[in-house]
Amino acid sequence: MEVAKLCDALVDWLKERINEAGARGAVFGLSGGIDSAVVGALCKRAFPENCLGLIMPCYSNSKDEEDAVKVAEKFGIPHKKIVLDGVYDEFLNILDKTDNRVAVANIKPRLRMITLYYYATLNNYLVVGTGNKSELTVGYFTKYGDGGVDLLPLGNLVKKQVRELAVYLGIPRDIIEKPPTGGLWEGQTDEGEMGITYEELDNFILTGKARPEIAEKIKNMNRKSEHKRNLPPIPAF
Ligand SMILES: Nc1ncnc2c1ncn2[C@@H]1O[C@H](COP(=O)(O)OP(=O)(O)OC[C@H]2O[C@@H]([n+]3cccc(C(=O)O)c3)[C@H](O)[C@@H]2O)[C@@H](O)[C@H]1O
Ligand SMILES: Nc1ncnc2c1ncn2[C@@H]1O[C@H](COP(=O)(O)OP(=O)(O)OP(=O)(O)O)[C@@H](O)[C@H]1O
Repeated sequence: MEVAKLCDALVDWLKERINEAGARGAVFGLSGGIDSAVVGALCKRAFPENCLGLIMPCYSNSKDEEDAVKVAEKFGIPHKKIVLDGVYDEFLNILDKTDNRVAVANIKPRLRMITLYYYATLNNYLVVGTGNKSELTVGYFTKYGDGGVDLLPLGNLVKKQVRELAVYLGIPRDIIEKPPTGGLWEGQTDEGEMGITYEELDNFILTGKARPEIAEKIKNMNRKSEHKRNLPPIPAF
């Protein structure tokens, strides 16, 4: 679909889903990255008065926070900053110590999920997630963390299509061009951790073509993350 039409269709889709839920608007996390900038700009178009971007640093990079504010100000998105460092520390203090980096890092998106649902309930908003088809395909998100949301407007778009939409929406160039990172630990990048590039992943999703070892890797990640895209299994008896 042509990008202007896609943008209008996504804005309509958000309005329809939120209205049919009997809700008044949208709340979302603004990280300073491209995906949440696009979601913020779409939600602002759908619900100009009733949208809320939460900036939730949790030992996050200060440049990302500046970028999140820059997006909120550029698009006139009502926003609020909630610092999660203290609650994250307190939480780690009451848990058994571990050197399992992923177990610890996943606490951050899960604290953000709790915060988003708090403001969703206060305002009668839905939580709008930022996951795209590339991340969803390989399960590159935290279950019930950034995956714990009500709507996924970018869920049928690969990363490359999100970039096209970002250019159309006027997201600042430097935000579009930043290397994607979950920001869960120092030096983390999506491509480094996944071991595949978005270009390879997007091409495989769109055309089914990739070098055999890449295709195998993507299929394997997709199989292993099936549980993240489904509701919990329930016995049939
Ligand atoms: N077959 C199965 N059936 C049902 N449940 C199953 C399961 N296998 C695991 N599980 C459950 O799932 C858990 C593992 O899933 P999860 O807790 O999500 O953990 P996991 O997938 O290991 O970690 C999340 C990954 O997403 C990345 N991430 C997170 C947040 C944002 C971004 C980003 O850049 O946007 C990336 C993060 O860096 C990490 O690589 C297991 O502990 C278990 O409880
Ligand atoms: N510091 C933060 N403040 C607010 N929300 C955040 C923050 N970090 C992550 N999020 C939320 O979690 C989502 C997943 O974030 P993550 O940083 O892991 O990477 P991403 O999928 O590349 O998204 P983005 O391009 O928006 O950064 C973000 O899009 C945002 O909605």
